[in-house]
Amino acid sequence: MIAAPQPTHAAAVTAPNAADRLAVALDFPTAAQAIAFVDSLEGSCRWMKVGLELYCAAGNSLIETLRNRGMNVFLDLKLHDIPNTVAGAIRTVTSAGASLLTVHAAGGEAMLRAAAEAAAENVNSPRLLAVTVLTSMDTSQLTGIGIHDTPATQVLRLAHLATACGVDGLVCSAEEVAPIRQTLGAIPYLVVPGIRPTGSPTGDQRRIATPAEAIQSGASMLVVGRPITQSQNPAETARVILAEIASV
Ligand SMILES: O=c1ccn([C@@H]2O[C@H](COP(=O)(O)O)[C@@H](O)[C@H]2O)c(=O)[nH]1
Repeated sequence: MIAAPQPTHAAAVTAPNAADRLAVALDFPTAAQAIAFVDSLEGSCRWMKVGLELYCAAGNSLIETLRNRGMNVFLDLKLHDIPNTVAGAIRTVTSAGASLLTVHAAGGEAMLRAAAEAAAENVNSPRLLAVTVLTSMDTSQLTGIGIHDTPATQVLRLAHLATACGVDGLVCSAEEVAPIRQTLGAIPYLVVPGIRPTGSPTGDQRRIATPAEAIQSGASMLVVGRPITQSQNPAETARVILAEIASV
């Protein structure tokens, strides 16, 4: 079988097309379920996010399979460990073919610098995104882990730290996009999960926005999981979300 042409990193990450601003979260327990779901999207989406659940089950071979189907892969491992271990993990996953990879900004300056340096060693490394405050967390949950600030304050603190350490972008909620843009400008690539089209169940997410609200706020890319994966008609739901993104 001839593999589909693969987009370059730069083209994949900067293109303004609606399909390049939506990553579908493939939160499935097996590769077979994930691939069947991708096929059910009927080519409507170009970015697939592989998280811990699926990566633990399927590993790098799934990334290759998705790439062979013409998909860009966002590997959302949220690495958070000592600097040496995170740098090693980044070197190991570089060959997998993902275009985006996440680390936790809360890992701190030394970890973030080690991660950015490891990613810079190879032109084929994924672009590095730092997760600020999980969109499932609100002020009371931050208090519970000893952070006596609002999510917005903590996100901005971590956004400044992570960009100073050389990451390519950040993961935050739609609520923090405008404040980040005001202080850090247009350059950081801002990826926003916690997206809920009007009427979708919130589930465990706490800092949510509709696709249009998130794009209007200045998000570069949205992550949508359950509103699409649990839809009766995933391809149609994805097309409606893409139309909402394109309408802004
Ligand atoms: O702060 C974060 C960082 C990552 N995520 C991931 O995005 C998707 C969201 O899925 P939904 O089903 O649309 O809630 C999921 O894979 C998370 O691991 C996040 O939600 N928040």
